[in-house]
Amino acid sequence: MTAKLIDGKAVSQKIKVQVKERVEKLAQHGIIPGLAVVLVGENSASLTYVKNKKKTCEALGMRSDLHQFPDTLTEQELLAKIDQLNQDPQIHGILVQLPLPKQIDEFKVISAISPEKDVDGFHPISVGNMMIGKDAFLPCTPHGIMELLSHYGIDPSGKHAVVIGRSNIVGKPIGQLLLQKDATVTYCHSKTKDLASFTAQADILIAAIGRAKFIDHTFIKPGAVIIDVGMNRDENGKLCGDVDFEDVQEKAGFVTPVPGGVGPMTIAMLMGNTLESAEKGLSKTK
Ligand SMILES: Nc1nc(=O)c2c([nH]1)NC[C@@H]1CN(c3ccc(C(=O)N[C@@H](CCC(=O)O)C(=O)O)cc3)C=[N+]21
Repeated sequence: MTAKLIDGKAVSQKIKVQVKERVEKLAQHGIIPGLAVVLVGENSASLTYVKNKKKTCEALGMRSDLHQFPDTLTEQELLAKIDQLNQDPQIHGILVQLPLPKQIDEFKVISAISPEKDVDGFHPISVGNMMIGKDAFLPCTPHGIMELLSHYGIDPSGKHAVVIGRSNIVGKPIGQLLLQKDATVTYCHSKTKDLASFTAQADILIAAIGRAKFIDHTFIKPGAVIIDVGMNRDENGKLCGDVDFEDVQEKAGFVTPVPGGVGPMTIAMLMGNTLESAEKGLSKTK
């Protein structure tokens, strides 16, 4: 048996077609969803992602403004910029690309974004509402993963989901979203003893570790659903995940590739959140 591919690229395309149709409907009311992306300092990776977001926005008929600053930007200057974007009626979503330079407190910056424009879903109010199952912008990568599971008819209910990694933007929220779909959730992390004894129980394994090809067939049980959130570079500098994609093929039931799995879904869900924010703005004016 070889693992079925979870094709994030194809699913993200489907989502983007739906977004585009809804953007066209909004345009009839004179509203163009606007996403402001703030980039402080620049490394090639963040520039790629930011350009990716801008290109996708414009392909869907949305507006994307890039605000780029040197890495010497002060926290006060960034907070002032966010305040200005919060007030701008043309801007429906604000994304401040992480990580930020060390002189800037990330929590302060994220908390300064108006929750109505928090299309990353990182704001404490978004996180709090997500935790208690209330309406909120969901963080894009976890939300994209849930969309992939649903698209492939993988119902988390009653399944044992094992999450490796406990970051605020992926590990912690994806566990909560799986719990809300009645999975039994185990969180593993760098201090977990005998990691394989947990991952080998996983019906659904979420790898968000940050170590290239760390998860091979010895860590998983036959038929497991493997979701690879990793974004690493292998020995040849090629983008690869936390999972050894080739090595798990014979044993896994489903597996996402890197690239072409969770990454494109992150972008698609960001577009959806920005559109939703603009639609909420319309319903408020009605
Ligand atoms: N406030 C904030 N929000 C973010 O959502 C955010 C961030 N900061 N900082 C950086 C990370 C990274 N990130 C990615 C999004 C898409 C791909 C993506 O599309 N990856 C493609 C490959 C792209 C390539 O070729 O490099 C794929 O996996 O198929 C990757 C990474 C969002 N991030």
